[in-house]
Amino acid sequence: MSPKEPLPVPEQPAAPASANPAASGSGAASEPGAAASGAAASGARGKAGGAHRATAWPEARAAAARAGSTARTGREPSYVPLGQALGRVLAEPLAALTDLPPFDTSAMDGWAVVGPGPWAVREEGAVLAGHTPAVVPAEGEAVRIATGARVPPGTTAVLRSEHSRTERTERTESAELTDPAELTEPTEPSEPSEPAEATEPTRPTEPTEPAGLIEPAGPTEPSEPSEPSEPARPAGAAASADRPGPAPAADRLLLHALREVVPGQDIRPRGQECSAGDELLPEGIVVTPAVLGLAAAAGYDELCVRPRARVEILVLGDELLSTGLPREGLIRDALGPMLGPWLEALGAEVLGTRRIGDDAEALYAAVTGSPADLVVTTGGTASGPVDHVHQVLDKAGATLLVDGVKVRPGHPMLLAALGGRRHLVGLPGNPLAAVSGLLTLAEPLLAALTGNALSEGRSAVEGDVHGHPHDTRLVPVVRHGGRAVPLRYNGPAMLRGIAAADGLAVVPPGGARSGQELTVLDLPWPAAGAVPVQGACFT
Ligand SMILES: Nc1nc2c(c(=O)[nH]1)N[C@H]1C(S)=C(S)[C@@H](COP(=O)(O)OP(=O)(O)OC[C@H]3O[C@@H](n4cnc5c(N)ncnc54)[C@H](O)[C@@H]3O)O[C@H]1N2
Ligand code: MOO
Repeated sequence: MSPKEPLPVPEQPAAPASANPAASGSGAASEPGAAASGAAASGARGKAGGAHRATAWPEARAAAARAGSTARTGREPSYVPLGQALGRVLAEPLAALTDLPPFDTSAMDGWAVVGPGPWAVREEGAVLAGHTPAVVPAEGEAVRIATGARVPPGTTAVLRSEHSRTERTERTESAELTDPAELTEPTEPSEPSEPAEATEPTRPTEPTEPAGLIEPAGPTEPSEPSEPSEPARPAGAAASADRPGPAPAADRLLLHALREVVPGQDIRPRGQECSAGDELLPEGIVVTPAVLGLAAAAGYDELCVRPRARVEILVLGDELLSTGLPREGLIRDALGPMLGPWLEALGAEVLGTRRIGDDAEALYAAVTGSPADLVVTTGGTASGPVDHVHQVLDKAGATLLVDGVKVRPGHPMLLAALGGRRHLVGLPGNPLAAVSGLLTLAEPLLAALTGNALSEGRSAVEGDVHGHPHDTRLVPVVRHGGRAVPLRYNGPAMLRGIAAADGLAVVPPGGARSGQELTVLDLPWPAAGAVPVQGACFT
């Protein structure tokens, strides 16, 4: 570091008007949720993380959540196009704007049939997805239909192409032609479809006549299993496997079923998934890619979402490099590249990440001039010669809500109200300590501000975990075999453990025994998939 002249620090504890949450008329936000520690006055601070005022870890999180709830008041939802809604939180329930499906739909490529077979094929057209049915078959007739097409009125079932056989007929009596066993070769095994239809192995049917206007029925590939949830619809007259039907007209195509045909089969009836007005999802759900798809299917162009928290990141420290290898006492900035994406993964809108150095004046200007709901600083929280965060907050008239937390790593972390519903979280400079501060203070604040739920679970821990005698420990873990396995390289200055982790285990003061259930704070992304290496490393 190259120390710069710090701002003048008051000799005496700062006047209550600027530093004490109990003060009135200070211009600083008055927070009902001041930390249980008594929200130490910034001007009266002693050593960083001094035990006399550090807040217990659970209470620090609760204080951060209260700060977020307070700041949430008056924030109005807005409508955004679907393409901008990913990661946002629904501000109102997602109610279907249409029936789904919006019309009776064919679930398979095949034939729309009316009544029992065999059926005379209407060869003048096919019913295609996206088109109004041009051919409406009558009783005893069939027409080709594509998956997703609107079924013609009166259709009693859809017969899959692989479950059908066609033949070109002469003028003759239908009874002579209606036994498929006499006319059809045993077919290749196909994939099982509906349970009742899976017993007979079949293979694609050869046409009995040279190709006519219509493609011969029958698949070139095994069929997929049918959707077991497609209910048969008791509509119209029951269709069945081949039975004597109407006498086919001369030189017409006759369609036979190779399986029993159940009324309503492979028709997705209108409203099967939902009716217009049904609540598909409640308010407060995070918009995922699947939610976007559902919203589009249900007729939405825009979604009503809660406002995102706007965050600005200020990275302190003259010793930091943005590129290249560490040299001459300088190290790479590990927090600038990490925190923006991390906060975005938590749903925040990151206005920017700025390098401030160890310049108290620049820090004061950045903090007081920031338009963000939450300013996140890194470094400078302790009592070193260039650790300016406390004095800048004091000068800015901020109210310290949490000033040090009984947690390792990260105990110098802090939370301050800047006024005007704005807050600042000061993360310690050691990189894993900064992660600890992010999950302890920033995440609960942001969750409460935007109405998101915190993501955490419980897992039995694999092996004994060393604890701090008085403070909570946060230990990177990976879930493996149903257990939380602590990772090595979990020292305050290390990111090697957390980079392979999928959570941080909350180890109570005194430590944890193997098999003990611990709270695990989830990281906002899937596990990195690294092989866990058990063991500890304290540095
Ligand atoms: N007298 C005391 N000294 C310290 C205490 C204490 O209780 N009494 N606590 C220690 C602990 S624990 C921590 S954590 C740090 C917190 O210090 P600061 O928040 O003031 O952070 P800095 O001094 O600026 O930096 C600490 C450390 O982290 C490195 N750093 C900073 N920023 C970055 C970054 N963006 N990327 C990578 N590394 C970074 C910095 O170079 C230092 O090595 O205070 C202890 N001291
Ligand atoms: O609290 Mo410090 O976080 O041990 O590095």
